[in-house]
Order: sequence, then C-alpha cells, then structure tokens
Amino acid sequence: MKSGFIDLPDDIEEDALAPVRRSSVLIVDDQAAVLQTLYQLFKDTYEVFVATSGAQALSRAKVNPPDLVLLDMVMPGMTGMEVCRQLKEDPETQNIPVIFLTGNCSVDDEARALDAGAADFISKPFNPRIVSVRVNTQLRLKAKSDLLRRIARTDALTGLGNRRHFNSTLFKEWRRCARNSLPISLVFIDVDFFKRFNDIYGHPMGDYCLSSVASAMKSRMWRPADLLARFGGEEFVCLLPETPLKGAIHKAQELEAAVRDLAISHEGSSVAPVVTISLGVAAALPAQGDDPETLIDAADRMLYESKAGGRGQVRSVEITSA
Ligand SMILES: Nc1nc2c(ncn2[C@@H]2O[C@H](COP(=O)(O)OP(=O)(O)OP(=O)(O)O)[C@@H](O)[C@H]2O)c(=O)[nH]1
Repeated sequence: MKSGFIDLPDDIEEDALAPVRRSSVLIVDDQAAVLQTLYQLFKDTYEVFVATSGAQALSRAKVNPPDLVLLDMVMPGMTGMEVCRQLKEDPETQNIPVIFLTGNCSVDDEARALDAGAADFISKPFNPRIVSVRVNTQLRLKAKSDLLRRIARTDALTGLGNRRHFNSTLFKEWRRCARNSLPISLVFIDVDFFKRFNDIYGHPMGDYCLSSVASAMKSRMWRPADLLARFGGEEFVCLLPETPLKGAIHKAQELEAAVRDLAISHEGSSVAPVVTISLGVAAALPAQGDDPETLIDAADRMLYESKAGGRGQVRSVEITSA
C-alpha cells in the first residue's frame, strides 16, 4: 500500500519561516557622500543596491524589487515623493516599505510623506544607529506581512496555490495573453473514485494521497508562468499561459502519467489497481474584453467528458471565441 507514496511536502509554516535569502535594501540619494555612508552601514547585513535618481530607483525597483527603499526626498528631476507615489501605485512594488531621509524636516513634509504611503521618516543629519534600527524594524514587519500573504494564497494540505490564488493569476494571465495575442490553456484535474479511496483507507490516508498526487504533478511543472493549484477537495487545476492546445494536451498527459507512476494502491477503482486522475483541457486565444470564465467552463466540460468516457484519461477542446 505504501510503496508508491512519495514524501509529504514540507510544512508550510516551517517552509515560510526558513531564511531563504538576505533582505535587500535600495538606497536612493543624489549625494555620493550619503550613499557611501549608508552603503557602509548596511553592506554587511543586507544586499544593498543604490540609485542616484528617482527614475533609476523606479526602474531598479521594478526589475528587482527590494525589501525596503531608503529614499531621499529632495532630488533633481523626480522628487522622492513622486517616486514613493509611483511605487505605491504599482501592484508589483506597493508592499515595499519606503523610509524617507531628508534635510527638509517640516511637519508638513513629514505628514505628506506618511500620507503618500511612507513607512517612516528620518531627518538629516541622521544618526546611523537610529537609521539602522528603524530599517531593521521595517524589514521585520515586511517579512511578517510577506509570510501572511504567502499563507493566504497557499493550500495548507498540499502546499500548492489555493483557489483564490488561482483565480487572481488566471485573470492576470488571461489579460496578459490577450494583450500580447498569445494562447492560454487550462487543465482541470480530478482524482478518480476518491470517495471510495477515503472509505477504504481512511481520511488521513486520503490526505496523504492528495499531497502525494500534488507533489508528483508539481515536479512536472517547469515554466515560471505555469501554475498548479488546488481548486478544492480532490480537484486541481493547471494554468498554462502562452501555451496552445497541443502543448496543454502534452502537459496533461505528462501529469496523468506522473500520478499513475506513483502506484498508490486503490482497490476501489475500476480504472486501474492504482490511483488515477481524469483531466479536462481547454485552450483559447483570448481577445481584450473576453471573459476567462468561458475557459473554466470548457475545461470543466472536458473533465466531465473524461469522467464519463471511463476516467484516467485526457479530453480536450479549443474554444475559438470566448
Ligand atoms: N481525505 C480527503 N478527502 C477529501 C478532501 N477533500 C475532498 N475529499 C473527498 O473527496 C471525495 C470526492 O468524492 P466525489 O466528488 O464523489 O468523487 P469521486 O469519488 O472521486 O468520484 P469521481 O470523481 O466520479 O471519480 C469526497 O468523499 C470528499 O469527502 C480532503 O482534503 N481530504
């Protein structure tokens, strides 16, 4: 019974708390002496990046988002306030804490900075110890909120993305593919006769089976934009942006084989002596304004056909106008 099982995924909290990398700090100031002082202060503790203008800071933060921005308020060209406003407007950078450093320390400026979304405000000339402690505090808060965000989009049993994460990614990727005239595919996956599996082997074994199935499928996902998520219960979903029908069918067959190869005994299945999955594939070339629900409905329909056609197989469809 157990020979085919693979290891359970790591516990989510342990995984989330593990120190993955050093925190990174982006220092933005037009004065070389200030950059030098701050660089020396932080270089042994954090990964430090510098920018000498607002425009440079924004492009660095976009390409490689830091964990914190130390931002001069008064700079030629784009002001620190404008940089902060743009960082907070962009979903990719809005969670990065910004600490203003400025010689202009009027109450008005401080209030405006905090109002623009800054996490803290430090007046020049600054005391290095105070800057250090305040940076540290914001980085600790950022690590905690990153962890909460990660937990909120993760399925606790399998460690995969959850349905909420899938929904938001689908909408984002659907719009991106529509903008760039690229195909997008979806695979709906359901474990066969899973009620009988629970009845025969018990619920804890059922949970173990689901996390093993999830790990096996996850190990076949390579492209960074592809997403495997738990849709709910014994249902999974695989989102394949920039993938036409042919590629999606290939991936679905790979997932089907990966689960079968686990060889988890299933005496209650009439498909095979081991756990199998049924898969429904749908592909579309989305246009601006189309609704991704049509893709979900089509993949769901194909899953139903796969179940009705004998389970343990892939059924697919290409939808022409969404
Ligand atoms: N152990 C365990 N069981 C779950 C979980 N989520 C859903 N289930 C069970 O999965 C079973 C799904 O049963 P059905 O929807 O009838 O489908 P099925 O038995 O897989 O049959 P087919 O889909 O037609 O092949 C139910 O018994 C649920 O209780 C879970 O997290 N853990």
